[in-house]
Amino acid sequence: MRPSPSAAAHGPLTPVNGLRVQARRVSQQVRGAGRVLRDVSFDVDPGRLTVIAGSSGAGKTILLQTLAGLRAPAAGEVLHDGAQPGPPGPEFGYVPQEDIIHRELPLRRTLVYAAGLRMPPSTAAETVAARVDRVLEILGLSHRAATPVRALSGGERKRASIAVELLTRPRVLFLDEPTSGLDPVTGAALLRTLRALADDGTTVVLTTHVLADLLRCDQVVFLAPGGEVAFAGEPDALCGAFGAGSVEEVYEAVAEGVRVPQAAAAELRPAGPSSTPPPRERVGAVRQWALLTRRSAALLLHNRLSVAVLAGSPVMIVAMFAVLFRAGAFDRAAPDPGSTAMIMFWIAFGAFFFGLTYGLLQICTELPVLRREWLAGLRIGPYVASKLTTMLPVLAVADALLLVVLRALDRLPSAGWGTYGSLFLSSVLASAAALALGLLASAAVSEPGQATLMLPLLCFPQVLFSGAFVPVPRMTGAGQAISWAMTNRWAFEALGGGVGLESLWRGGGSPLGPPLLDSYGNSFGHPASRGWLILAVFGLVFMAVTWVVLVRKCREGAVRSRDGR
Ligand SMILES: Nc1ncnc2c1ncn2[C@@H]1O[C@H](COP(=O)(O)OP(=O)(O)OP(=O)(O)O)[C@@H](O)[C@H]1O
Repeated sequence: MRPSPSAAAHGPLTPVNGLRVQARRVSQQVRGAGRVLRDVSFDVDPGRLTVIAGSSGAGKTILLQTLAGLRAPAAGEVLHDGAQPGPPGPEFGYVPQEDIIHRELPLRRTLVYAAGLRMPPSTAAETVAARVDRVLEILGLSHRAATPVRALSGGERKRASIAVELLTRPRVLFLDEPTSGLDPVTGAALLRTLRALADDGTTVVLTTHVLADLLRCDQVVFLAPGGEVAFAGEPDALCGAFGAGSVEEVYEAVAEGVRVPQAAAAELRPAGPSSTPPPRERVGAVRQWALLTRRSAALLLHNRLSVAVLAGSPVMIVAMFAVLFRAGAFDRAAPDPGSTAMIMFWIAFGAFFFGLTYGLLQICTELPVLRREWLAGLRIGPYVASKLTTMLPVLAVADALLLVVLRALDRLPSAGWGTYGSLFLSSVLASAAALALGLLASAAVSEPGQATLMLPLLCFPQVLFSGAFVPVPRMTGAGQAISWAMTNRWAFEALGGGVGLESLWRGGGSPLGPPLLDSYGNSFGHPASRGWLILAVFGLVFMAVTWVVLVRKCREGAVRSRDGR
């Protein structure tokens, strides 16, 4: 028989001191929908299981987010332990409706990474492993530990999402429709698990459409259409309060406008501070960065599509070079100046393209996971840095292979380590700047489909304004100004300078060299180090803006403020 979630069967988790949540005359506005909550007041005592029910669109999710402190109320106030909601962290769990767990890795491994990001840094590896196994057992997922998350059923994935939050034993857990889509037996078992958590101290608040959930909690808050509270009290009193014979009839009565008068906000328990345990130890930035880098690398290797793109694009570009250009273009006695410029351009563009494509899908595909981990204490700085440290070595290998193969095919000149070191550094910095640009675009878009559309938008200007097809001195003033912002221009010039195009065109045995030099002007007359510096600055600026965009996205709508993230 398939195991189902059960806490009672396995004994309690470590007891915690639950959070007291209070809503005082809370109203809420949503842009495009107007007022969605009206004058909502009720208390959620520590260690109690509260269910928010009501018809579809009544405002349950908005109320849950407002109670969690993720949305500032338009009027009234929400209090956590008698004070304004503080910074989120491992004591705080929020499980939204959508899937917010990476799908590529096996479930157990996914949870081990999640635990590393949430549990105190001093936690021993065996303790982490034991906690993960315990949570898997509690949620009836032990038999699925080795299964990739993408292969779990919808209900199992929902439980896996909840499992992530149980790793740290939060003081409060907010869940948006955790039982929707589950069969009645699994749903009831999940509710028993939440009940056991509440019995051990955690304050649990969830929204639901499942009638049976209403009867299994300590408190029901029933929202009427328009977002006012139609009833708040014990489940046993629900039907009687409406003179109804069943919960279905309560829904009908509420839709017809029946309301059970509530205690006035002032009559509710005064909002005094309660005993708040000291904040738990947080995982440091360096440890977060190391963990995230390991996880990013593992996710990359488990995703067949990304492995195919990583390995396939350099191979494809080398093959195109071999077919497009003749060998010996750099032969000093009889060079082909036009081809040498184009070879330099396409190396620059290849490095740019690798970096951009690797970066574009990195963040937008996991934004919900990032938002949730930010709530659990993840810093954005280590997250962005981990993307760079995971991808840059791969890009460096691709760039090096490109140069080695082109040299072996005689598409590049016979030259010393100095020249090839310069070409390699120019390529890697071009890739790094493009990777940072890809990460920025990936952070800025709202879904992966938009990131794909960004690819041509970002590539076209980099080709047109690179100075390779229309040399910079031949461009209009506006064109020259735009070319300044193109990393590809600086990579092209650094590569051309590094390989010595100017001297080849001036002193080589081709009559086409000097006129070409006139067209390109001083493009290749600067040391390659100038291009490296500009590319590095571009990379740092793109990374910094990515950080700003992600911090804003994570804070979006949240009343909490976390400086330094
Ligand atoms: N981002 C948004 N933009 C515009 N309107 C919104 C947004 N989010 C929610 N709303 C509106 O606010 C109201 C309350 O939405 P909410 O999601 O809280 O309802 P709900 O009771 O949770 O519904 P359901 O049970 O269907 O999930 C609805 O009218 C909804 O259309």
